[in-house]
Amino acid sequence: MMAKLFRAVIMGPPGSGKGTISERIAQSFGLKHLSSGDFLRENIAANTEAGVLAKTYIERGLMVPDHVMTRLLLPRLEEMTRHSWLMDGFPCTLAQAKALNSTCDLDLVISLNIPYETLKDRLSDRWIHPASGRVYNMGFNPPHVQGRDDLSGEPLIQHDNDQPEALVARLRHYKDVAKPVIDLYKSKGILHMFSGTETDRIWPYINSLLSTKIPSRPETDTQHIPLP
Ligand SMILES: Nc1nc2c(ncn2[C@@H]2O[C@H](COP(=O)(O)OP(=O)(O)OP(=O)(O)O)[C@@H](O)[C@H]2O)c(=O)[nH]1
Ligand SMILES: Nc1ccn([C@@H]2O[C@H](COP(=O)(O)O)[C@@H](O)[C@H]2O)c(=O)n1
Repeated sequence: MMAKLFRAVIMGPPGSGKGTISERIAQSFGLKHLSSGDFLRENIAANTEAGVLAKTYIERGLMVPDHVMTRLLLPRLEEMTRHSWLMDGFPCTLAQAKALNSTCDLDLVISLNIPYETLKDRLSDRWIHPASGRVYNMGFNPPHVQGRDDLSGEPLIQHDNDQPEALVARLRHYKDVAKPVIDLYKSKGILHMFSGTETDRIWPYINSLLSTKIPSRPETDTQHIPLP
């Protein structure tokens, strides 16, 4: 018999560890990690209509408008009828949350609450492999060879909008738009907030919460299934 499918969202400001924790959840519980940032980058690389539009915002360090995000992501989620998933970075506005709500019922929302100083330190030290989206931090998870991706050996880059000047505006914007989303999920009784400065200390709490919600790893979700 097929296990019940599980749908979750992870929210948090830039640098709060959504991607890092999502990877751990995906590995431990067999949920498929869906990253809105990766979807955007794939669409930009493929020069889709939405990708071309999204690029003009991302290049300026701005949030992509709701109608572009929903047009891009909802059809992908609708296709995921057979898989349990964890969505990272979407929804991040109330309009996106309402649109998601009309597509599926979420089981759980994780919200990460990390102090500003910690975010600033992490992001100024974040290095990315643009082709794969693999993320490093020079202190927390450094690459084997400095400045090079572990798997491909290709050069790592830093994003301008990870630097402190751009970060202040990004965090202020996140606070404003995320509050009504957090309130919505709180009112539905599915919000779980985790605060702290270290992913390794937050992770055991998330792990034990999910262990109570996803008792066994669904057989069909243990393999890596590429998106259509
Ligand atoms: N020092 C330190 N770095 C961490 C910790 N957890 C994650 N990181 C690093 O912090 C950076 C941000 O983590 P991500 O997982 O990319 O955060 P995110 O919330 O997905 O960020 P966005 O993609 O900008 O929304 C990365 O360089 C991680 O390697 C931690 O506990 N300590
Ligand atoms: N709901 C979202 C999610 C992301 N963006 C834009 O994409 C950029 C990269 O996202 P990461 O999660 O990989 O950091 C981000 O800086 C935003 O410009 C968005 O607009 N809306």
